[in-house]
Order: sequence, then C-alpha cells, then structure tokens
Amino acid sequence: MAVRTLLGLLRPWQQFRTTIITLRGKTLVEHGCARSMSTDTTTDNLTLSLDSKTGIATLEMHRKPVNGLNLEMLTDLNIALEKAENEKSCKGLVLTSGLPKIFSAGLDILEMYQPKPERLAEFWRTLQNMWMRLYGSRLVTIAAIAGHSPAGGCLMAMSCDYRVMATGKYAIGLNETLLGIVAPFWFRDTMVNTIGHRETERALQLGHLYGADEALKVGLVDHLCDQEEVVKAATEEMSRWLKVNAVARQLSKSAMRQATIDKLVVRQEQDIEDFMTFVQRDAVQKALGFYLQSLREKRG
Ligand SMILES: CCCCCCCCCCC/C=C/C(=O)SCCNC(=O)CCNC(=O)[C@H](O)C(C)(C)COP(=O)(O)OP(=O)(O)OC[C@H]1O[C@@H](n2cnc3c(N)ncnc32)[C@H](O)[C@@H]1OP(=O)(O)O
Repeated sequence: MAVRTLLGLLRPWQQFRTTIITLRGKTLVEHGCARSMSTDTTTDNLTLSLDSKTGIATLEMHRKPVNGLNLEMLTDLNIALEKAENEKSCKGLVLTSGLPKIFSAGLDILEMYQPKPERLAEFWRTLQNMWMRLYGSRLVTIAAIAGHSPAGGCLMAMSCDYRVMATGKYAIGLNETLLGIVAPFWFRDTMVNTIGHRETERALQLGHLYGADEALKVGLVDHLCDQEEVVKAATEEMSRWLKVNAVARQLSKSAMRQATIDKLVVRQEQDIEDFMTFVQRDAVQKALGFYLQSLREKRG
C-alpha cells in the first residue's frame, strides 16, 4: 500500500489535505481540511468521517445490497479503522450503516461458496484482522444498528463497546447453524463476553436471531430507540464515555478483552486452516448452496 500526502505550504484557510491511498490497484482519494483535522474517506463500501470538534468519527457502511462483508469491504474496513485509530484527535467511533433496514448481513456468502483457495484464505485473514482491530480498539466504539444484523454483522456490533438498536422488526444474532456452518471460536468468545455462557450456548445451537426487545433483555444490545434516532442516541452515549479518563478506560477495556484477542493471535494460522478445511467440505458447500438458493427464492 502506498500512501502519499500532499500538503501544500498554503495559507491556513487553504490548507486542504489530499491523501491518496493505493490499495490492491484501487485508488482511494481523501479530502480533508488539515487545519480542522477533519478527514473524510469514501470508498465503494464505506465512508469514514471525523467531527474535529467532538473527536467522534462515524464509519458508515454502504455496500449494496446488504453490506455483505466480502474481501474488498473488509479491506476497506481495516483501512478505515486503522486510520481512525492513528488519528490523534479521534476519540470515539460510531459504526453504522447508510443502507435502509440493514446494519450488515454478515459475511458475503459468495466468498465461501465455490471459493478459490487463495482468495478464501485472504478473505478469512482480513476478517480476523478486522475483528482484532475493532475489538481491541483504543477508541470508544458504539454500534448504531438501524437494521438486520445477523452473523458477521452481529460480530461487528458485539465488538463495539456499546450497542444502540432501532425498535422494529430487525434481527440480530449468530445464526450460523441455520446455514449449516459453525461460528468460529472467536465469534463464540465475543458473544460469551457480551451475554454470558448459558445464553450463548442456547443462541448458538439454535442459530437464534433476536428481535430488538429480546436482544435488550439478554444484553446483546444496550439501548433501543426509534430508527431515525440511532446515530443521535449513539453520539449522546458516546459523550458520556468520553468524559471518563481515557487511559484508565483503555486499560480497563484491554484488561477485559486482550486475553480473548490473544487466543486468536496465537492460533491465527491454524484458524485459517480450520476455516478452509471446513468450508470446502462437500456437505458445507451443499448447505451454503441451498441457503443461497433459499435467499434468492424468498425474493420470488
Ligand atoms: C471445526 C470448526 C471450524 C469452524 C470454521 C468456521 C466455519 C465458517 C464460519 C463462517 C461464519 C459465517 C458468518 C456469516 O456472517 S455467514 C452470513 C450469514 N448471514 C445471513 O444469514 C443473512 C442472510 N440474509 C438475510 O437474511 C437477508 O438478506 C436480510 C435479512 C439480511 C435482508 O433481507 P432483505 O429482504 O432486505 O434482502 P434480501 O434477502 O432480498 O437480499 C438481497 C440480496 O442480497 C443477497 N444476500 C443477502 N445476504 C447475503 C449474504 N450474507 N451474502 C451474500 N448475499 C446475500 C440475497 O441473496 C439477495 O440477492 P439477490 O438480489 O441476488 O436475490
């Protein structure tokens, strides 16, 4: 990845910064005002914007039709998260979706169905890295969930520090068993850390998708509000978290989460191998094929 920053020696009001990131042959152009430290990044899959007054970044996913997490989307997420992490003035991040009725449909199943082995391995590593980055972020992270959030979408939400969800007919949970697949250990650990062992055991086996009320009841989400209010509510909650001493808060977060992350760090290669072996099994390919078909048929 090559990063070039062109910052001219201009008068203060002319100090606009352009950063060009070249990634896998794709060029992302960022425009920002160097003086205010605000920087916006937009790709096909997401927008990252930073409010320099509050230090709160918003990361809005918008990969049509359902924010399915494919390799490119995960790569963009990694870049955006790293950028927010490295921006000194950034203190918190609201993770949300720009698509109506969807937070994220989780992993793009097409990455796992009839895959090319090399891409499959890269896809899984990029997902692992995204999770480690988000779960271990120094920032206060709040998910503003105004739509469905199954499987990988639920993982992203659970990896944040706090979850605001819209009331309505949306579902959130780890539904992998309904696809004939198994949530990997770090998905399971993240859920255990969020809602406890017994509830996770039940939810995982059933592939249970929680409605908003039920999710609130078991602590899978922390606050419910109207659809239009989720980002506002997330930002309001953020200001409470930002009042806490940052070092003390970060150390507390890391004390609670680092052991879970380290479990994957030491098993990262083995986890990629396990994933590849599992996903490429005939029975799993068949199950994924049926599931994709059922999604397509649902539309008629
Ligand atoms: C020994 C143990 C080792 C362990 C190894 C690990 C094993 C593997 C672990 C993998 C973990 C997996 C995690 C995942 O995230 S899997 C993905 C799970 N996601 C889902 O089940 C969601 C499926 N989608 C839906 O339920 C609905 O689409 C949704 C409620 C999200 C939205 O409904 P809506 O009616 O608004 O939209 P449509 O259903 O019409 O969908 C529009 C089009 O999008 C396609 N689609 C939807 N979801 C996905 C997806 N996840 N991936 C790819 N494509 C998806 C859908 O088919 C429609 O397409 P068409 O327009 O072509 O019909």
